[in-house]
Amino acid sequence: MATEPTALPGQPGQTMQLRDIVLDFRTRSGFGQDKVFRALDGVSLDIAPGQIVGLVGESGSGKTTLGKTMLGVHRPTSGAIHYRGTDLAAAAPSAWKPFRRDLQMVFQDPLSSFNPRFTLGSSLALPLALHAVVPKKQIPDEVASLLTRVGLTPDHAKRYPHELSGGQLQRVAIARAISVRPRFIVADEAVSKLDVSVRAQVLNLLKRMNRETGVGLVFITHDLGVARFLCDRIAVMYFGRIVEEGPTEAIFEEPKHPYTLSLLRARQHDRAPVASDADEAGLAIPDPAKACHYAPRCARRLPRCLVERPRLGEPPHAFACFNPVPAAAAAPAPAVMKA
Ligand SMILES: Nc1ncnc2c1ncn2[C@@H]1O[C@H](COP(=O)(O)OP(=O)(O)OP(=O)(O)O)[C@@H](O)[C@H]1O
Repeated sequence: MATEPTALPGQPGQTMQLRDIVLDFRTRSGFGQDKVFRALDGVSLDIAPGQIVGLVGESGSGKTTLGKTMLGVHRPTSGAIHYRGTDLAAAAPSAWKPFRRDLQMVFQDPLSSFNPRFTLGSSLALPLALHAVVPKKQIPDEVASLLTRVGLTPDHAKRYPHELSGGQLQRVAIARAISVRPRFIVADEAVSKLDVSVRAQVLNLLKRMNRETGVGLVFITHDLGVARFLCDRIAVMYFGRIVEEGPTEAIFEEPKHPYTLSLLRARQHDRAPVASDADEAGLAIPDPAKACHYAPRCARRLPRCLVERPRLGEPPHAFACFNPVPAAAAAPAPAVMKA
Protein backbone atom coordinates (compact mmCIF):
# COMPACT_ATOMS: atom_id res chain seq x y z
CA MET A 1 0.00 0.00 0.00
CA ALA A 2 1.06 3.58 -0.53
CA THR A 3 3.05 5.12 2.22
CA GLU A 4 2.84 8.71 3.39
CA PRO A 5 5.02 10.72 1.04
CA THR A 6 8.13 12.08 2.70
CA ALA A 7 10.18 14.95 1.39
CA LEU A 8 13.87 14.96 0.71
CA PRO A 9 15.75 16.56 3.61
CA GLY A 10 15.55 20.31 3.15
CA GLN A 11 13.50 20.05 -0.04
CA PRO A 12 9.73 20.18 -0.17
CA GLY A 13 8.22 17.19 -1.94
CA GLN A 14 6.41 17.80 -5.21
CA THR A 15 3.94 15.59 -6.93
CA MET A 16 4.29 15.18 -10.67
CA GLN A 17 0.92 15.33 -12.38
CA LEU A 18 0.35 14.20 -15.93
CA ARG A 19 -2.94 15.33 -17.40
CA ASP A 20 -4.41 13.99 -20.63
CA ILE A 21 -1.07 13.46 -22.32
CA VAL A 22 -1.24 12.73 -26.03
CA LEU A 23 1.92 11.95 -27.96
CA ASP A 24 1.94 11.47 -31.71
CA PHE A 25 5.04 10.19 -33.47
CA ARG A 26 5.37 11.29 -37.07
CA THR A 27 7.15 8.87 -39.35
CA ARG A 28 7.93 9.03 -43.05
CA SER A 29 6.40 6.30 -45.19
CA GLY A 30 8.26 4.96 -48.22
CA PHE A 31 6.26 7.30 -50.47
CA GLY A 32 7.42 10.43 -48.67
CA GLN A 33 4.13 10.85 -46.82
CA ASP A 34 3.96 11.59 -43.10
CA LYS A 35 2.25 8.95 -41.02
CA VAL A 36 1.08 9.65 -37.50
CA PHE A 37 1.22 7.05 -34.77
CA ARG A 38 -0.50 7.87 -31.46
CA ALA A 39 1.82 6.36 -28.84
CA LEU A 40 0.14 8.02 -25.82
CA ASP A 41 -3.59 8.62 -25.91
CA GLY A 42 -4.90 10.71 -23.02
CA VAL A 43 -2.70 9.54 -20.14
CA SER A 44 -3.25 11.04 -16.68
CA LEU A 45 -1.14 9.95 -13.71
CA ASP A 46 0.07 11.41 -10.41
CA ILE A 47 3.38 10.40 -8.84
CA ALA A 48 3.74 11.63 -5.29
CA PRO A 49 7.10 11.99 -3.55
CA GLY A 50 7.98 8.77 -1.81
CA GLN A 51 5.74 6.64 -3.99
CA ILE A 52 6.82 3.80 -6.24
CA VAL A 53 4.53 3.52 -9.24
CA GLY A 54 4.86 0.49 -11.50
CA LEU A 55 4.08 0.77 -15.21
CA VAL A 56 3.15 -2.60 -16.68
CA GLY A 57 1.65 -3.73 -19.98
CA GLU A 58 2.69 -5.65 -23.02
CA SER A 59 5.50 -4.66 -25.34
CA GLY A 60 4.66 -1.56 -27.38
CA SER A 61 1.97 -0.32 -24.98
CA GLY A 62 3.83 2.97 -24.44
CA LYS A 63 5.57 2.48 -21.08
CA THR A 64 9.00 3.74 -22.16
CA THR A 65 7.42 6.57 -24.15
CA LEU A 66 5.46 7.67 -21.07
CA GLY A 67 8.57 7.48 -18.86
CA LYS A 68 10.58 9.54 -21.33
CA THR A 69 7.75 12.06 -21.72
CA MET A 70 7.58 12.74 -18.00
CA LEU A 71 11.31 13.53 -18.05
CA GLY A 72 11.20 15.80 -21.10
CA VAL A 73 12.84 13.41 -23.58
CA HIS A 74 9.67 13.51 -25.71
CA ARG A 75 7.50 16.60 -25.98
CA PRO A 76 3.81 15.72 -25.81
CA THR A 77 1.50 16.75 -28.63
CA SER A 78 -1.01 17.95 -26.04
CA GLY A 79 -1.74 17.66 -22.32
CA ALA A 80 -0.03 18.98 -19.21
CA ILE A 81 2.95 17.94 -17.06
CA HIS A 82 2.66 19.82 -13.79
CA TYR A 83 5.82 19.86 -11.72
CA ARG A 84 6.89 22.42 -9.11
CA GLY A 85 4.41 25.02 -10.27
CA THR A 86 5.24 24.78 -13.97
CA ASP A 87 3.46 23.14 -16.88
CA LEU A 88 6.50 21.58 -18.50
CA ALA A 89 4.58 20.03 -21.38
CA ALA A 90 4.01 23.36 -23.02
CA ALA A 91 7.31 24.90 -21.99
CA ALA A 92 10.45 25.34 -24.10
CA PRO A 93 13.19 22.73 -23.57
CA SER A 94 15.14 25.29 -21.50
CA ALA A 95 12.33 25.26 -18.90
CA TRP A 96 13.36 21.71 -17.99
CA LYS A 97 16.89 22.82 -17.13
CA PRO A 98 16.32 23.69 -13.46
CA PHE A 99 14.81 20.24 -12.96
CA ARG A 100 17.53 18.19 -14.66
CA ARG A 101 18.97 17.15 -11.31
CA ASP A 102 15.52 16.35 -9.86
CA LEU A 103 14.48 14.04 -12.67
CA GLN A 104 16.66 11.06 -13.56
CA MET A 105 16.20 8.06 -15.82
CA VAL A 106 17.71 4.58 -15.81
CA PHE A 107 17.47 3.56 -19.46
CA GLN A 108 16.51 0.14 -20.74
CA ASP A 109 19.79 -0.46 -22.57
CA PRO A 110 22.61 0.34 -20.14
CA LEU A 111 25.45 -0.06 -22.69
CA SER A 112 24.18 2.67 -24.99
CA SER A 113 23.62 5.04 -22.08
CA PHE A 114 27.33 5.25 -21.20
CA ASN A 115 30.04 6.99 -23.20
CA PRO A 116 32.29 4.11 -24.38
CA ARG A 117 35.41 6.31 -24.16
CA PHE A 118 34.93 7.19 -20.48
CA THR A 119 35.74 4.93 -17.56
CA LEU A 120 32.72 4.26 -15.39
CA GLY A 121 34.36 6.28 -12.63
CA SER A 122 34.45 9.31 -14.95
CA SER A 123 30.84 8.74 -15.99
CA LEU A 124 29.82 8.70 -12.34
CA ALA A 125 32.02 11.68 -11.42
CA LEU A 126 30.61 13.92 -14.14
CA PRO A 127 27.09 14.50 -12.72
CA LEU A 128 28.53 14.77 -9.20
CA ALA A 129 30.75 17.64 -10.38
CA LEU A 130 28.13 19.20 -12.66
CA HIS A 131 25.55 19.47 -9.88
CA ALA A 132 28.12 20.08 -7.10
CA VAL A 133 26.65 17.21 -5.10
CA VAL A 134 29.78 16.90 -2.95
CA PRO A 135 32.97 19.03 -2.75
CA LYS A 136 35.33 18.25 -5.62
CA LYS A 137 37.94 16.43 -3.53
CA GLN A 138 35.29 14.08 -2.14
CA ILE A 139 34.17 12.91 -5.58
CA PRO A 140 36.44 9.78 -5.77
CA ASP A 141 35.16 8.61 -2.35
CA GLU A 142 31.58 9.30 -3.38
CA VAL A 143 32.06 7.27 -6.60
CA ALA A 144 33.48 4.37 -4.57
CA SER A 145 30.59 4.55 -2.11
CA LEU A 146 27.99 4.59 -4.92
CA LEU A 147 29.55 1.52 -6.54
CA THR A 148 29.54 -0.30 -3.21
CA ARG A 149 25.88 0.61 -2.59
CA VAL A 150 24.85 -1.14 -5.81
CA GLY A 151 26.88 -4.25 -4.97
CA LEU A 152 30.00 -3.54 -7.08
CA THR A 153 33.50 -2.72 -5.88
CA PRO A 154 35.36 0.63 -6.04
CA ASP A 155 37.66 -1.09 -8.55
CA HIS A 156 34.88 -0.99 -11.16
CA ALA A 157 35.49 2.77 -11.45
CA LYS A 158 38.60 2.02 -13.58
CA ARG A 159 36.73 -0.15 -16.06
CA TYR A 160 35.11 0.82 -19.38
CA PRO A 161 31.45 0.08 -20.23
CA HIS A 162 32.25 -2.77 -22.65
CA GLU A 163 34.24 -4.55 -19.92
CA LEU A 164 31.18 -5.07 -17.73
CA SER A 165 28.29 -7.52 -18.04
CA GLY A 166 24.78 -6.18 -18.76
CA GLY A 167 23.79 -6.72 -15.13
CA GLN A 168 26.86 -4.92 -13.78
CA LEU A 169 26.18 -1.99 -16.11
CA GLN A 170 22.56 -1.85 -14.99
CA ARG A 171 23.85 -1.37 -11.45
CA VAL A 172 26.22 1.42 -12.53
CA ALA A 173 23.27 3.07 -14.32
CA ILE A 174 21.28 2.96 -11.07
CA ALA A 175 24.29 4.34 -9.17
CA ARG A 176 24.49 7.22 -11.64
CA ALA A 177 20.77 7.99 -11.32
CA ILE A 178 20.82 8.06 -7.50
CA SER A 179 24.16 9.92 -7.31
CA VAL A 180 22.63 13.38 -7.74
CA ARG A 181 19.95 12.72 -5.09
CA PRO A 182 17.02 13.24 -7.42
CA ARG A 183 13.35 13.68 -6.53
CA PHE A 184 12.11 11.36 -9.27
CA ILE A 185 13.62 8.42 -11.07
CA VAL A 186 12.12 6.62 -14.04
CA ALA A 187 13.68 3.16 -14.10
CA ASP A 188 13.03 1.30 -17.36
CA GLU A 189 13.52 -2.47 -16.99
CA ALA A 190 16.28 -1.56 -14.55
CA VAL A 191 16.74 -5.02 -13.06
CA SER A 192 15.84 -7.21 -16.03
CA LYS A 193 19.44 -8.24 -16.74
CA LEU A 194 20.27 -9.13 -13.13
CA ASP A 195 20.32 -12.65 -11.78
CA VAL A 196 17.99 -13.45 -8.92
CA SER A 197 20.30 -12.75 -5.97
CA VAL A 198 21.68 -9.48 -7.34
CA ARG A 199 18.20 -8.44 -8.44
CA ALA A 200 16.92 -8.83 -4.90
CA GLN A 201 19.85 -6.76 -3.63
CA VAL A 202 19.22 -3.93 -6.13
CA LEU A 203 15.44 -3.96 -5.53
CA ASN A 204 16.04 -3.73 -1.80
CA LEU A 205 18.44 -0.84 -2.42
CA LEU A 206 15.81 1.00 -4.49
CA LYS A 207 13.15 0.40 -1.87
CA ARG A 208 15.41 1.52 0.98
CA MET A 209 16.51 4.62 -0.91
CA ASN A 210 12.89 5.45 -1.69
CA ARG A 211 11.85 5.09 1.96
CA GLU A 212 14.86 6.99 3.30
CA THR A 213 14.96 9.91 0.88
CA GLY A 214 11.39 10.19 -0.40
CA VAL A 215 12.50 9.86 -4.03
CA GLY A 216 9.52 9.09 -6.28
CA LEU A 217 10.09 6.11 -8.53
CA VAL A 218 8.37 5.11 -11.74
CA PHE A 219 9.32 1.51 -12.32
CA ILE A 220 8.71 0.09 -15.79
CA THR A 221 8.71 -3.68 -15.89
CA HIS A 222 7.39 -6.79 -17.59
CA ASP A 223 7.91 -8.75 -14.40
CA LEU A 224 4.70 -8.67 -12.37
CA GLY A 225 6.38 -10.40 -9.41
CA VAL A 226 8.95 -7.60 -9.24
CA ALA A 227 6.20 -4.98 -9.62
CA ARG A 228 4.24 -6.53 -6.76
CA PHE A 229 7.28 -6.66 -4.51
CA LEU A 230 8.45 -3.11 -5.17
CA CYS A 231 5.53 -0.87 -6.08
CA ASP A 232 2.98 1.00 -4.00
CA ARG A 233 0.73 1.53 -7.01
CA ILE A 234 0.48 -0.01 -10.45
CA ALA A 235 -0.67 1.55 -13.71
CA VAL A 236 -1.58 -0.94 -16.43
CA MET A 237 -1.04 0.31 -19.98
CA TYR A 238 -2.64 -0.94 -23.17
CA PHE A 239 -1.95 0.67 -26.54
CA GLY A 240 -1.06 4.10 -25.26
CA ARG A 241 -3.70 4.34 -22.55
CA ILE A 242 -3.78 3.58 -18.84
CA VAL A 243 -6.62 1.08 -18.51
CA GLU A 244 -6.34 0.48 -14.75
CA GLU A 245 -4.47 2.15 -11.92
CA GLY A 246 -4.54 1.58 -8.20
CA PRO A 247 -2.83 0.25 -5.08
CA THR A 248 -0.69 -2.78 -5.88
CA GLU A 249 -2.67 -5.26 -3.79
CA ALA A 250 -5.97 -4.10 -5.35
CA ILE A 251 -4.57 -4.61 -8.86
CA PHE A 252 -3.37 -8.13 -8.02
CA GLU A 253 -6.25 -9.23 -5.79
CA GLU A 254 -9.17 -7.48 -7.49
CA PRO A 255 -8.27 -6.65 -11.09
CA LYS A 256 -11.18 -4.79 -12.69
CA HIS A 257 -10.13 -4.37 -16.30
CA PRO A 258 -10.31 -7.52 -18.46
CA TYR A 259 -6.87 -6.68 -19.86
CA THR A 260 -5.33 -6.61 -16.38
CA LEU A 261 -6.91 -9.98 -15.67
CA SER A 262 -5.49 -11.38 -18.90
CA LEU A 263 -2.05 -10.02 -18.02
CA LEU A 264 -2.15 -11.70 -14.59
CA ARG A 265 -3.38 -14.98 -16.07
CA ALA A 266 -0.74 -14.83 -18.81
CA ARG A 267 1.91 -14.61 -16.15
CA GLN A 268 0.49 -17.58 -14.29
CA HIS A 269 0.49 -19.68 -17.43
CA ASP A 270 3.64 -18.10 -18.89
CA ARG A 271 2.09 -17.14 -22.22
CA ALA A 272 1.37 -13.95 -24.16
CA PRO A 273 -1.64 -12.00 -22.86
CA VAL A 274 -4.06 -12.53 -25.75
CA ALA A 275 -7.50 -12.32 -24.24
CA SER A 276 -10.29 -14.07 -26.04
CA ASP A 277 -11.52 -15.57 -29.26
CA ALA A 278 -12.70 -12.12 -30.40
CA ASP A 279 -9.61 -11.73 -32.60
CA GLU A 280 -10.46 -14.87 -34.49
CA ALA A 281 -14.05 -13.66 -34.85
CA GLY A 282 -12.64 -11.05 -37.25
CA LEU A 283 -14.12 -8.08 -35.45
CA ALA A 284 -13.25 -4.81 -37.17
CA ILE A 285 -11.03 -2.61 -35.01
CA PRO A 286 -13.23 0.28 -33.90
CA ASP A 287 -12.18 3.92 -34.07
CA PRO A 288 -10.13 4.20 -30.84
CA ALA A 289 -11.30 7.77 -30.32
CA LYS A 290 -14.87 6.58 -30.04
CA ALA A 291 -14.55 3.09 -28.60
CA CYS A 292 -12.71 0.95 -26.12
CA HIS A 293 -9.51 0.05 -27.94
CA TYR A 294 -9.38 -3.28 -26.09
CA ALA A 295 -12.88 -4.25 -27.27
CA PRO A 296 -11.78 -6.44 -30.23
CA ARG A 297 -9.82 -8.68 -27.86
CA CYS A 298 -12.16 -8.51 -24.90
CA ALA A 299 -14.16 -11.47 -23.64
CA ARG A 300 -16.42 -9.12 -21.64
CA ARG A 301 -17.22 -6.79 -24.57
CA LEU A 302 -20.66 -5.12 -24.65
CA PRO A 303 -22.17 -3.43 -27.74
CA ARG A 304 -21.51 -0.11 -25.99
CA CYS A 305 -17.77 -0.78 -25.91
CA LEU A 306 -17.63 -0.48 -29.71
CA VAL A 307 -19.20 2.97 -29.88
CA GLU A 308 -18.16 4.72 -26.69
CA ARG A 309 -14.77 5.30 -25.13
CA PRO A 310 -14.63 4.41 -21.43
CA ARG A 311 -12.93 6.97 -19.21
CA LEU A 312 -10.55 6.03 -16.42
CA GLY A 313 -12.58 6.32 -13.21
CA GLU A 314 -11.70 7.90 -9.92
CA PRO A 315 -8.80 7.02 -7.62
CA PRO A 316 -7.81 5.16 -5.51
CA HIS A 317 -8.67 2.22 -7.84
CA ALA A 318 -9.49 3.55 -11.29
CA PHE A 319 -10.33 1.52 -14.38
CA ALA A 320 -11.57 2.30 -17.88
CA CYS A 321 -14.21 -0.35 -18.47
CA PHE A 322 -18.00 -0.51 -18.91
CA ASN A 323 -18.16 -4.16 -17.84
CA PRO A 324 -15.50 -4.68 -15.17
CA VAL A 325 -14.40 -8.06 -13.91
CA PRO A 326 -16.53 -9.13 -10.92
CA ALA A 327 -14.57 -9.92 -7.75
CA ALA A 328 -15.30 -13.65 -7.94
CA ALA A 329 -13.78 -13.94 -11.44
CA ALA A 330 -10.46 -12.36 -10.50
CA ALA A 331 -7.45 -14.58 -10.94
CA PRO A 332 -5.51 -15.75 -7.93
CA ALA A 333 -2.57 -13.36 -7.76
CA PRO A 334 0.83 -14.53 -8.99
CA ALA A 335 3.42 -15.49 -6.42
CA VAL A 336 5.17 -12.66 -4.66
CA MET A 337 8.83 -12.32 -5.53
CA LYS A 338 11.02 -13.03 -2.55
CA ALA A 339 13.68 -10.41 -2.09
N1 LIG B 1 10.76 7.54 -31.75
C1 LIG B 1 9.70 6.84 -32.16
N2 LIG B 1 9.16 7.04 -33.39
C2 LIG B 1 8.08 6.35 -33.80
N3 LIG B 1 7.44 5.42 -33.03
C3 LIG B 1 7.94 5.18 -31.81
C4 LIG B 1 9.10 5.87 -31.30
N4 LIG B 1 9.33 5.42 -30.04
C5 LIG B 1 8.40 4.48 -29.77
N5 LIG B 1 7.56 4.36 -30.84
C6 LIG B 1 6.41 3.45 -30.91
O1 LIG B 1 5.55 3.75 -29.80
C7 LIG B 1 4.98 2.55 -29.29
C8 LIG B 1 5.26 2.45 -27.82
O2 LIG B 1 6.66 2.15 -27.67
P1 LIG B 1 7.33 2.01 -26.22
O3 LIG B 1 8.78 1.73 -26.43
O4 LIG B 1 6.95 3.17 -25.40
O5 LIG B 1 6.59 0.69 -25.68
P2 LIG B 1 6.91 -0.15 -24.38
O6 LIG B 1 5.60 -0.46 -23.73
O7 LIG B 1 7.92 0.53 -23.55
O8 LIG B 1 7.50 -1.47 -25.02
P3 LIG B 1 8.66 -2.46 -24.43
O9 LIG B 1 8.03 -3.11 -23.23
O10 LIG B 1 8.88 -3.43 -25.56
O11 LIG B 1 9.85 -1.64 -24.11
C9 LIG B 1 5.55 1.40 -30.11
O12 LIG B 1 4.61 1.04 -31.10
C10 LIG B 1 6.79 1.99 -30.72
O13 LIG B 1 7.07 1.39 -31.96
